[in-house]
Amino acid sequence: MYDSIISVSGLTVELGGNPVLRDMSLTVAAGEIVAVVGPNGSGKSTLLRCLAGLQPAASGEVRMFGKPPVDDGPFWRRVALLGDEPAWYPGLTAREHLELMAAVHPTARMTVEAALEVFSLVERADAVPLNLSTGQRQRLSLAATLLRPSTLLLLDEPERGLDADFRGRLAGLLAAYTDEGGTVVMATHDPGLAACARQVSPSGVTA
Ligand SMILES: Nc1ncnc2c1ncn2[C@@H]1O[C@H](COP(=O)(O)OP(=O)(O)OP(=O)(O)O)[C@@H](O)[C@H]1O
Repeated sequence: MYDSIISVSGLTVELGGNPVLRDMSLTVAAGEIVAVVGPNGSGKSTLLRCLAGLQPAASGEVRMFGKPPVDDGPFWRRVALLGDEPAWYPGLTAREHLELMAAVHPTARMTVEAALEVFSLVERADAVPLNLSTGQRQRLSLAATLLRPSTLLLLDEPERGLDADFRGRLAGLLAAYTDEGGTVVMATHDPGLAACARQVSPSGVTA
């Protein structure tokens, strides 16, 4: 068993020969919402990539669910990642993207129609992602991420492109996710989202 969902100690990451994270420590308990905040280039996305097992460390330790993150089925069944470059299937509509997600995950957290409703995509459900606005595409990414079952959400700037109204609703959706027992770690520049979370900086200092 493990005490914390996430346990990071002494994490140091170098990119292109430059230190990006230095001796960072972080623990996250089940049910928490943690906001990683800091200026552009401070290492927020790098930290999320380390947690997802996508970025190797120069030194230090990352433990997810009690062991180092590994790129395998059991890990990704627990972890839902919203990165900064979502991929779309050419020719599939917004609804079809969600249907695909629901087909792969029979125990989806909500139906496709409910997701379209919650993420205000009903009127654009039959559009392909490239014909959606930036904010609508982000809502589709979030819908796909939150539709599938998971226990940990790793979100990189989930507020990207969203209007003020939907940013407020997103805070409620994340709170509902943790009410179900989930845990959230997000990199964000949105003060409202950060205010609903425990704030840490990539240097590991509580903001
Ligand atoms: N592949 C790379 N090679 C070298 N340096 C990189 C590479 N990727 C990122 N960096 C640098 O690492 C630093 C941290 O980047 P990162 O994307 O983690 O920052 P961030 O806090 O998420 O920034 P933002 O708020 O702009 O999204 C930046 O200075 C960036 O330029």
